[in-house]
Amino acid sequence: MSALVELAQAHVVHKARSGGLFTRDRVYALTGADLAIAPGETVGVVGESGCGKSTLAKVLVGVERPTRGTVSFRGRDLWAMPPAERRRVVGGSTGMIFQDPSTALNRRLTVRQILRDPLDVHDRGTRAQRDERVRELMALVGLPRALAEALPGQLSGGQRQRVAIARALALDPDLVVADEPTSALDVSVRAQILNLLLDLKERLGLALVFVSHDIQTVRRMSDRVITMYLGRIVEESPAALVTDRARHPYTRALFSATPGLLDPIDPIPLAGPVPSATRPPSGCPFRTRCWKADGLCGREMPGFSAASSPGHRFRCHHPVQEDESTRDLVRRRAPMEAP
Ligand SMILES: Nc1ncnc2c1ncn2[C@@H]1O[C@H](COP(=O)(O)OP(=O)(O)OP(=O)(O)O)[C@@H](O)[C@H]1O
Repeated sequence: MSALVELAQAHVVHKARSGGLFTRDRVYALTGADLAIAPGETVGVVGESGCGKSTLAKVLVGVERPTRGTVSFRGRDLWAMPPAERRRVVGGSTGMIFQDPSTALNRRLTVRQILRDPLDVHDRGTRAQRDERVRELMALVGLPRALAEALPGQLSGGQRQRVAIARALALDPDLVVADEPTSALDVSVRAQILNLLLDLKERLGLALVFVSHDIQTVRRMSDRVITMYLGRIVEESPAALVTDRARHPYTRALFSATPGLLDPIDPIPLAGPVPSATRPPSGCPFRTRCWKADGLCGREMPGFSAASSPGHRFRCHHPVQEDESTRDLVRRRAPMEAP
């Protein structure tokens, strides 16, 4: 099936925030990302804070322009399009849901105005059709009609996130990216919002990219899981295999440390903190914390290798064996030595 959105060697480099106005320091937020999202699939993105998950998400929906590399929508290079066309393509085919609906929604607009806005900007239908679409969107996300004239401040957190989801769906997108969509919500409403997203995805045939720190939820929601480390995609795995059959040592370590997935085991300990994204290590970025690293890892970033299952690939010179469970790995692993 042809890709809905495809990244080819996408890089995002920022000027470092911490280094002052004239700093030459650069943050390598995304490095050499190759990724294709197929229509209707759910792709989860995991990795520690600062590894580039949000940057990847923003590049996928055309909100952030890569410093280098291409983003193609249905085979067409997004950033080679004239700006008006790009806005039409991005606005009409993608939607984004952010972490905190209280800051993502304009506090001065009513729910009806918030949902009308994208329809007005993209000139969709007549006035009557737009009003009807607003009613339809509210019903789709389970918001009572009576809330149409409410301001975001008068809604609960869960209701606000429903408004944000409805807004993301207003133009009938093919792809929705949800960046930590439940982390600002009360635990009691998280499941409702996740179920709503899954239900909408099924009913509308959406492709969904789901970014979260909550690894259990990512695995449950996704068809495929992307692991990121220091700006790089280091593994892509079918969700069913990621917990205990991942090939990249980092994916194994991440999942071993997630309570409730592989209990009872001791998490695989990693040496030291994540290095700075301003000065990523040479070769494989994970090598400074990896118990398998050797000289080759310091010299060369490994390319992607295919695992035996379709859709499973990883970037590692010394991958974990496919038939080695994480429990066995923890038992047999040589004692960790600090690099
Ligand atoms: N506009 C910016 N200017 C400078 N640095 C930035 C900018 N945006 C992101 N970064 C840096 O780029 C790196 C990747 O950031 P990103 O937000 O994509 O990570 P993340 O994995 O989503 O993190 P988190 O899980 O904490 O949200 C981080 O080091 C971050 O500090």
